[in-house]
Amino acid sequence: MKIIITKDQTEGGKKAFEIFADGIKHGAKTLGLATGSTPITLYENMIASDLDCSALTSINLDEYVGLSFDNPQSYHYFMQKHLFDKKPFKHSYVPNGMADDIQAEVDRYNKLIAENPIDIQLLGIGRNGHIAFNEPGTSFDSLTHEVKLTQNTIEANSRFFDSIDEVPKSAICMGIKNIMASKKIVLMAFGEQKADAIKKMMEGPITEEVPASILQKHPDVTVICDQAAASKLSK
Ligand SMILES: N[C@@H]1[C@@H](O)[C@H](O)[C@@H](COP(=O)(O)O)O[C@@H]1O
Repeated sequence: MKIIITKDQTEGGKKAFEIFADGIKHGAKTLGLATGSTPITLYENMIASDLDCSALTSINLDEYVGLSFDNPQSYHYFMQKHLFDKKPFKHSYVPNGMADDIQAEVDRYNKLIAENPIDIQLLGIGRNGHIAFNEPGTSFDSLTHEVKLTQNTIEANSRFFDSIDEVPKSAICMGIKNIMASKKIVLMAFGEQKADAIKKMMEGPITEEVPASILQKHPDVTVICDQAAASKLSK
């Protein structure tokens, strides 16, 4: 795994943008995108640039079950607001958390990923080492699935909601096998609350108890983090 340590999230966003822009220049057609506070500086750089995304496809990692597209806490809404309204793609896919038949939606999403292999996958990381919503204990062989969120994640994400009771209890999420199939992965992490997860991901054993640790086996991963997130690394 390659690591780039930046001064702060602003500089991290610039570095991530350089990697995405270079990948697109060299033929990347499908981007795997992520939500959360972490990727916002990357999206700001994309919007401010003259990067043309109109021929590209984007596939998002996950979506809460039960939140409509116009709910400000939904990942559909987040992506529209932080990227797609200002930088439209040819096709942008986010799981439909309002689907009547969740299993049919899961199957549709897996087919979509198979038909559009992801060239560059963007990831954040949860404090417990989750990637997307793949919580500790998720099989490394998982494909897109419905996930029951852990109390840890519900609490961490409650900062975006008026109250913790409003945080959905489950999500539709790309599986670890889908993520590992992408050609290139860029994982961003900022702040000391991510330091334990970054250490376990990079230096700990590869275990389903730390979903991000599987990235040690991927041939092309770049981790972009600030000093605080990197502070527990021994090397
Ligand atoms: N499903 C998302 C993840 O994709 C994200 O990486 C994580 C960290 O969020 P943040 O970037 O706000 O710290 O939160 C959520 O659980």
